[in-house]
Parts: sequence; structure tokens; C-alpha cells
Amino acid sequence: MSVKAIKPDSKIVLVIGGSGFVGRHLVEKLCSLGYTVRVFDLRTTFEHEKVTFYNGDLCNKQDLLKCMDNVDTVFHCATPSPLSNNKKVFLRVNVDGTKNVLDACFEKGVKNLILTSSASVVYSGSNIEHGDETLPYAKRPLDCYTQTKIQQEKLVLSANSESLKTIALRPHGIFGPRDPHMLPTTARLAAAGKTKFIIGKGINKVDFTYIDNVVYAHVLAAQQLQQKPEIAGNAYNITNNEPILFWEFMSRLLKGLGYAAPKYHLPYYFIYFLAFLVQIFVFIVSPFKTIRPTLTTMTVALAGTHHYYSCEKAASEFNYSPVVKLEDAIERTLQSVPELHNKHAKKVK
Ligand SMILES: NC(=O)c1ccc[n+]([C@@H]2O[C@H](COP(=O)([O-])OP(=O)(O)OC[C@H]3O[C@@H](n4cnc5c(N)ncnc54)[C@H](O)[C@@H]3O)[C@@H](O)[C@H]2O)c1
Ligand SMILES: CC(C)=CCC[C@@H](C)[C@H]1CC[C@H]2C3=C(CC[C@]12C)[C@@]1(C)CC[C@H](O)[C@@H](C(=O)O)[C@@H]1CC3
Repeated sequence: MSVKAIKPDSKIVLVIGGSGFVGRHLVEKLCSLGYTVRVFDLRTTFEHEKVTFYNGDLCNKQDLLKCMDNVDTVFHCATPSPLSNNKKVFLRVNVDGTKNVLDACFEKGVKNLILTSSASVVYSGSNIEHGDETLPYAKRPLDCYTQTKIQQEKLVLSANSESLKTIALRPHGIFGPRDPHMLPTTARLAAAGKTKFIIGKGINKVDFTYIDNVVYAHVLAAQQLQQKPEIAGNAYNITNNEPILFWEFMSRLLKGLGYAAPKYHLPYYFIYFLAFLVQIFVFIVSPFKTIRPTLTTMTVALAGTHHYYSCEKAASEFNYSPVVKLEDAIERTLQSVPELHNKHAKKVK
């Protein structure tokens, strides 16, 4: 099933966090389908003739109310950076901020709210293979980002009602052009010579989800929410449906960026314990200095365990299936990195 173009400007939608990675791709797709699009974000990172930008803080409900008149559907894609490790900000934005979003939606008579949640809401560092939505929320999430994503999803799904249909989409490991997290962090670590090692045996399979598939799922869910009210109040895993060895994926990115693939193995539990010690040190010095380590128990666990999910529920209940395959997705991502474009262009000929 494909997403439908609509009579131009017949529906007003709001993308909260629309200046971000997922948000901007979603905004561009919605505009191409004929929606009237508003963006609400702390910052404006691009221009678009069909988009109205509102700068504000979703922790301030008055800011939100200013941009919600006559809005049919809200997409909530805002979050502090997942690697920022700032508990207060995560709680303020992902929990208190989401309560503001819900209150504002009810006050303004918004019909649909689609939350960009995360498959990691069920992940506590142990292997998950083909995990579906019946898995319980992680009892001991490995970081405060994940903890607040769990609280956020619970708030949104429990707000589902006759007047406001809500749905939570759980992508995992989103990548693609303009990704500000995975690729830049990988390049930074590689440039610092920190990607020579494989954490563990290197046999752990994970899901990575190309941005176009995430955007497709958001629009599809929004278009089906009113036709199929039974999907409201539910969470759905959204991935590429092609789990891949974590270290094979990372090696593809590294080689595409011009760096060597990691080749020396380090014992998983040794690195996990090291990351745990780093986090204790970060906590001890936190009153004096803010340190944002990349080596955390969460990033080590993500690098060393299986974590891939089933999308059967999204497939059967709103006909989701990825629109871009993993191989093509990796190629497009690497081609999008400016300094790589020429190199890839030569290779593709
Ligand atoms: N990137 C991934 O791998 C991934 C995977 C699964 C789920 N997600 C979820 O997808 C959503 C989008 O993530 P992203 O990767 O695009 O992040 P991003 O950092 O690129 O974008 C987040 C946007 O939210 C905005 N924002 C943050 N705090 C705000 C506030 N108080 N008020 C208004 N705007 C605020 C930021 O300015 C930014 O533009 C998030 O909910 C995230 O949890 C991301
Ligand atoms: C070579 C090497 C080990 C590079 C480091 C890559 C990591 C920076 C990267 C690998 C998996 C990524 C990931 C996220 C952030 C960046 C990584 C740790 C998330 C935690 C971002 C936030 C999402 O909600 C998570 C999700 O559930 O999808 C991501 C999980 C994967």
C-alpha cells in the first residue's frame, strides 16, 4: 500500500521537532503529498516555501498553543539528543514536554497524534531476537533517554480516546542522509582512531532503519488512523525487516567513510564493566563538570548484543513494509556524505 497524496492544503499537520533528522524528512514528504505543514521546534534548520515555522519550547504550553489552531494531526518527533546524557533535560522534554503536547492537542481539538517512540523501550541490555510488541517495557533501562522514552510512550498511548487517536511508532537505529547521531559519531570515533576494535565476538544481529521507511510508516499510520480506529492506542515496531550483523553494518559505514573496518576483538563484559566505571566517574564529577561519554553501558550493549524486532504487527494492521531495502539505503547514505559523493560516483560507473 502506498501513502496517498491529498487535495492540496486540505489538511493542516504539525511536526514537533520538525527541524531535526526525522522531522525534516517527514516535513518534506508531507509537503510533497499536499499537506499544509507547520513545524514547531527550538530551532529552524532549513527553509521550505510550503512550511510555516514556529520557534518555541514544547516545555512551554503557551508556545505550543500558538501553532495548533485547526491542526488535524500532530507528529511528535522532538527529543534532546539521545547521546546527550542529561537526565534533567530528558525528563523535562520527553515527559513534562509530552504532557504539554497532549494537553495542547486536547485543548485545540487535534484528531491524531503520532509519536516517534523507539524500539529500545523494551531493551535492557539483554539479547532480543525478533522481539514483538508483547515484550514488556524495560524494567531497568540502561540510560535516562530510554527511561524517558518509556514514560513518554505510556503517556501518549494512555491518552488515546474518542477525541484524540494516538499511536506510537518504534523505529530502531535510524540512519540516512542528514543523520546527526550515528554517522557523525562513527566518523568522529574513527578519526580519533577508536574504531579498531570489535566489542565481543561480532556475531550480534541488529535492526537499522532507513529514514525513508520511518517517514513512510509515519504517513501511512496517520492516513490509516481515522479509517482504522482499531490501530489507535497501539505501539508498532518499524524497521527495515533486514537484521544485519552490527559490526558488518558499522564496517560498511567505516569503509564508506574511508576508514578501515575494526578487526581486533575485545571481551564484551570487560568493555561493559569499563563503561560502567566511566559512568560512575562521570556521575562523581558531574557537580563540577559535564562529561558526555560515547562509551556507555547502553552503547556497549547496543554494539555487543542481538536487538532486532518483528514488524509483523505494523504489516498486518496498517500494511507497513519497508520502501527502501538495506543495501540501497546504505549506498544512498554514503552517497549523501559530501566528501564521499565523488568517490562513490566513480565507483558506481
Ligand atoms: N535517530 C534514531 O536512531 C532514532 C531511533 C528511534 C527513535 N528515534 C526518535 O525519533 C525522534 C526524532 O529523533 P531525531 O533522530 O530526528 O533527533 P534530532 O535530534 O535530529 O531532532 C530532534 C528535534 O527536537 C527538537 N527539540 C528538542 N527539544 C525540544 C524542545 N524542548 N522544544 C522543541 N523542540 C525540541 C530539536 O531541536 C531537534 O530539532 C525522537 O523522538 C527519537 O527518540 C530516533
Ligand atoms: C564503530 C562504532 C561502534 C560506532 C559507534 C556507533 C554508535 C554511535 C551508534 C551505534 C548504534 C546507534 C544507536 C543509537 C545512537 C548511536 C549508536 C549508539 C540510538 C541509541 C539513538 C536513539 C534511538 O532511540 C535508539 C533506538 O532505539 O533506535 C538508537 C539505537 C542505536
